[in-house]
Amino acid sequence: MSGTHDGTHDRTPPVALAIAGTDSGGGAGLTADVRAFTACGVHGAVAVAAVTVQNSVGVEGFHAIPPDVVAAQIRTVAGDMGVDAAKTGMLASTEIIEAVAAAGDEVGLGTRVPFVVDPVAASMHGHQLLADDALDTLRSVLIPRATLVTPNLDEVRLLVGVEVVDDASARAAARALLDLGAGAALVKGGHLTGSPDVVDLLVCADGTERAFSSPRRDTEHSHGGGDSLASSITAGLARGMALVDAVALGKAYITRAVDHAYPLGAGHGPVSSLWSVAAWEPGA
Ligand SMILES: Nc1ncnc2c1ncn2[C@@H]1O[C@H](COP(=O)(O)OP(=O)(O)OP(=O)(O)O)[C@@H](O)[C@H]1O
Ligand SMILES: Cc1ncc(COP(=O)(O)O)c(N)n1
Repeated sequence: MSGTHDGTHDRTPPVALAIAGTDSGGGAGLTADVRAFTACGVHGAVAVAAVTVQNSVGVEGFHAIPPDVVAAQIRTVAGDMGVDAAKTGMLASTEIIEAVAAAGDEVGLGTRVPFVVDPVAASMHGHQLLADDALDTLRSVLIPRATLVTPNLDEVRLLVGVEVVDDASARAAARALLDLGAGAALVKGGHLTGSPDVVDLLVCADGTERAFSSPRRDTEHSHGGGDSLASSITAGLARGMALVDAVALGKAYITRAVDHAYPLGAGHGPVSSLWSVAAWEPGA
């Protein structure tokens, strides 16, 4: 466990690091990541890779952070407080992915430190968040370093060219992701709207396979769902859980967060972690 205990404060929690983009609307990206970290009992640190101009309706544009600044954020956090697990989200460009891989190697992401790669390519509104030429870099540079990769079905299609329509094709997609060098793949079934249950299939390089199923909720409000799932899994890993247990924690977290999602703005509202916040009164 990271950090120190000086006897005057609560016990220092594990540290999880999110390397991703901001969402000015507070629904997805780093805001969702830090909410999930807090709700799952870990301290959230952030390396900002991009700033998006975004609300519930869509993404109007983004500014990518210089790659050396992204790398420096990773190094400075790891060098001081230590990192117990890390995850990536929106990384915007080839140059940022390469900088994250290089700084990640220095601090042990994917070797000593569990490393979850959420290969974010677009927002749920269909706005592109990753340069076209960066897909190859994601495939050849980042996924081979991943303890776990967590694509949705669009990202599966882009990364390995598999059209997921059922369990067999989800398994084939996961195996293709393992062939790229990931330690495990979680193929998320949120976009398979025909089925009454949402099934996320975990396949690990050691042969372990588990399907995580929950009833499909009929809601427009699932903004930030993918980020929240990957971050809650990362929190479990930071707490020292085995991968299968961390994914079970993540699935339990996202299921509650979807159940408590709320409308916000004119578009898609966010999944929510507010159920996890204790009622709190000033002076109490
Ligand atoms: N309608 C739903 N009801 C219940 N759970 C859902 C629903 N949609 C998604 N989920 C959960 O949310 C997680 C994210 O799934 P999804 O396949 O939508 O990924 P994503 O596209 O990356 O997410 P998003 O675009 O919403 O951020 C899944 O693991 C799934 O368990
Ligand atoms: C900064 C950032 N990161 C990730 C997403 C994907 O989330 P969603 O698919 O819910 O739009 C996003 N919209 N913005």
